[in-house]
Amino acid sequence: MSHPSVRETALDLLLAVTKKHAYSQIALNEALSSNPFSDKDKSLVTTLFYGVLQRKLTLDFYLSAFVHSKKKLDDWVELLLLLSFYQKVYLDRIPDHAIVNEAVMIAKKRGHRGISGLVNGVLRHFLREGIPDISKVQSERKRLSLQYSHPEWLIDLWKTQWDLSDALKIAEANNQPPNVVIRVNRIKATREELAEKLAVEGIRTIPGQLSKDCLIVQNGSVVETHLFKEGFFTIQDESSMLVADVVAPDQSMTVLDACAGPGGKTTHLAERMGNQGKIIALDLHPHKTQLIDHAAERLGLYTIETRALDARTAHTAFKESSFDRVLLDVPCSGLGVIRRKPEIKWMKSANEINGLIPIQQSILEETATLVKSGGWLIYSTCTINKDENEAQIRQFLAQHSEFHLEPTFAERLPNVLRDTQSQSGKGMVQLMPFTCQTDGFFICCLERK
Ligand SMILES: C[S@@+](CC[C@H](N)C(=O)[O-])C[C@H]1O[C@@H](n2cnc3c(N)ncnc32)[C@H](O)[C@@H]1O
Repeated sequence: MSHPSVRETALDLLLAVTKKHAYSQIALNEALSSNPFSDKDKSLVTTLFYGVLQRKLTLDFYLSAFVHSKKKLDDWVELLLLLSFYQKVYLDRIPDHAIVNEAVMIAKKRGHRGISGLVNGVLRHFLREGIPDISKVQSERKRLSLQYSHPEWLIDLWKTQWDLSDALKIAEANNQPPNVVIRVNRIKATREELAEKLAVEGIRTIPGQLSKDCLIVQNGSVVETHLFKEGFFTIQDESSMLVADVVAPDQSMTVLDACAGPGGKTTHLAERMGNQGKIIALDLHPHKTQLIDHAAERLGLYTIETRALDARTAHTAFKESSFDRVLLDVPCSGLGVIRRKPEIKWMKSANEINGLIPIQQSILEETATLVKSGGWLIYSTCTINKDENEAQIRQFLAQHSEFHLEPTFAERLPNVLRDTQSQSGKGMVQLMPFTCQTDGFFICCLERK
């Protein structure tokens, strides 16, 4: 059986994500592990797939200058053309003839003769005429949206909550490839020891600047190493590693992680607690609690008890004041992880995001009584939206005089973030994707008096 080429794989992935609502990361991992690509080809599949997803709005604009009606094109033909435009506009190593030949070959394989003729014609026309000029678009709102390949409502949201300059910096950062980042399992090795072990496998890393558990991977496929299978590390962005620093659990504590699946932060807390104390990890979905169990097993952690439960009913399952720490890493719009999941730009709507706010609010309300007096409630999201973050906390505090922003919060943050947190208000921090090359992330710590 012949295997699909790099471009066919990228095209299938684009179809799966844009037309069948597959998740980009999961679809890509599956495609890369089920085909025998070299490291170089894996990297090209990733670049093409993420590149087109990220720049889709800009590429759509370019394409519409060369076809009368995109609606008449089959989905795969339209995506094949976007894939080809992407190579010309954003990659400099692919010669024009290779762009056309590869696309025509795929079109011949998948469609009738007329289709390959159309693909050939459109691409040659585009190569002759050059890239259409976005600067001629009259409306500034539309022009910026096309230029940065973000929907208009999303740029509006950030512009209203911060300013235009920050909105564009966020959008620009979202179009960059994300770092591959791992968290050392301190139970098995120090960060330095892990870096040395990876180096023996030919994988170079550099230490992260924000978390002492973080290594940034420079080359190679870390999940395929035996070190991953043996639980020496977890794939996790550096911003979310800071949650464990904020929670700062000690070995005698009982911790509730109320929105825990797939367990990135739960397992980090268990590692930090050195397999002592107790962690109860909840998730609404049973398949997500299973993922936590699998991760704990791989990492050699045995203090985590998982339960499929709606956090909004947790107050009926546990006694009041039972936990030293309650972590609420709530479901959110994910606007901080667009670099890793560019489909968020095209799939989410302002309405859908607003629908999450009452859920987050009720998770906060219904778990707050579980925190002991003197204990901490930590609220986090991977989003950049004040309505889900700062405003959510302000509203909670206005109704709960028994809580206040935890005063030593800043001491647990890396120096570079201390100023940022004073801007959002003491006790909370908003990481932006353009400051430290991390995902956008929000963390807040409240103390029960
Ligand atoms: C942002 S993710 C958590 C990520 C996790 N903390 C980690 O670090 O791997 C939010 C999780 O909340 C879960 N969830 C959504 N609504 C929930 C609810 N009402 N109660 C409990 N979990 C919920 C989702 O299934 C999802 O796994």
